[in-house]
Amino acid sequence: MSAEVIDGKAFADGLLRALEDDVRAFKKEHDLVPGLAVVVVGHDPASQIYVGSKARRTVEIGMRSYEHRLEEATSEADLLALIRRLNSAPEVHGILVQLPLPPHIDDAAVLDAIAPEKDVDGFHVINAGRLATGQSALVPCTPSGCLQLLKSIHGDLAGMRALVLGRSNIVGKPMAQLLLAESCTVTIAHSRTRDLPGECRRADILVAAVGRPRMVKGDWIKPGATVIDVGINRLPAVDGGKGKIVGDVDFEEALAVAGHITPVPGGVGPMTIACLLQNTLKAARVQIG
Ligand SMILES: Nc1nc(=O)c2c([nH]1)NC[C@@H]1CN(c3ccc(C(=O)N[C@@H](CCC(=O)O)C(=O)O)cc3)C=[N+]21
Repeated sequence: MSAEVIDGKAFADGLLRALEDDVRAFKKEHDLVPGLAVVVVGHDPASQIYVGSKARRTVEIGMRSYEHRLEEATSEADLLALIRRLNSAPEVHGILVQLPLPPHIDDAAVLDAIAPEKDVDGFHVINAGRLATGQSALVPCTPSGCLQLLKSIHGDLAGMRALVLGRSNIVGKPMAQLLLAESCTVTIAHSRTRDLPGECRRADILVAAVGRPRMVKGDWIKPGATVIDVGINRLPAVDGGKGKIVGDVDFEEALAVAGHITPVPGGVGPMTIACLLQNTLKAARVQIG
């Protein structure tokens, strides 16, 4: 038996095509182009690549992209001043500040300075609180993408046992909230969990978001389970090449046990960008009232 591999790239492309139509209709109805501002501080090569592909997709579906590339040495005060400008810029409906930020800048202070209605990452405490209390919210993009994949496979998720491996504010916690809202029985596991393999083996849905290459082994997976791999880990380069990117799940082993599984790359990653643009259109809709 071999798992069905979930084609996140194809699914995301479908979402982007649908979104392009929605953006066209929105422009016609409101005579307004949704705009996304992306702020990146410093010269981390991976961040530069992500930001470039976000900007390209934004323009492809008919929205406007505003890129702000700041020096590594930018002060927190200058970054906060830029965010305040973007908060009050009417052409900007979504603001994303690329993480990680340089160590001299306080992430939480920056994320909380973003106007909650423009917080297309869903990282502001107001959006986290709204999600946790069942109110309409801008939902973090990666968990939102994972949920859309899961619903496309299972339809109704009610009653399923879901295990989220990882408890970060940007993936693990919001993922658990979304699954709970779908009436799953949710476990959040982490580095201090006892008998992690045993906990994982009980799960019908396993979402791995710990950032440890190939940590989840084949015998941690319940036969037939759906495995969503959020990890993007670059292995050390060999022979001067670029290191290969692998997930948090040992894909080859999991393939023999799972029912469905997302690959890395080509799984959750492309969904994250599609959800970012969904959030930007949603934010524009809310802002025009
Ligand atoms: N404020 C903020 N919001 C983010 O959403 C955010 C961030 N900061 N910092 C960095 C991470 C990372 N991230 C990715 C998005 C798409 C892919 C993606 O599309 N990956 C492709 C290609 C992978 C490759 O080959 O490099 C794939 O998985 O198939 C990956 C990673 C968003 N992030």
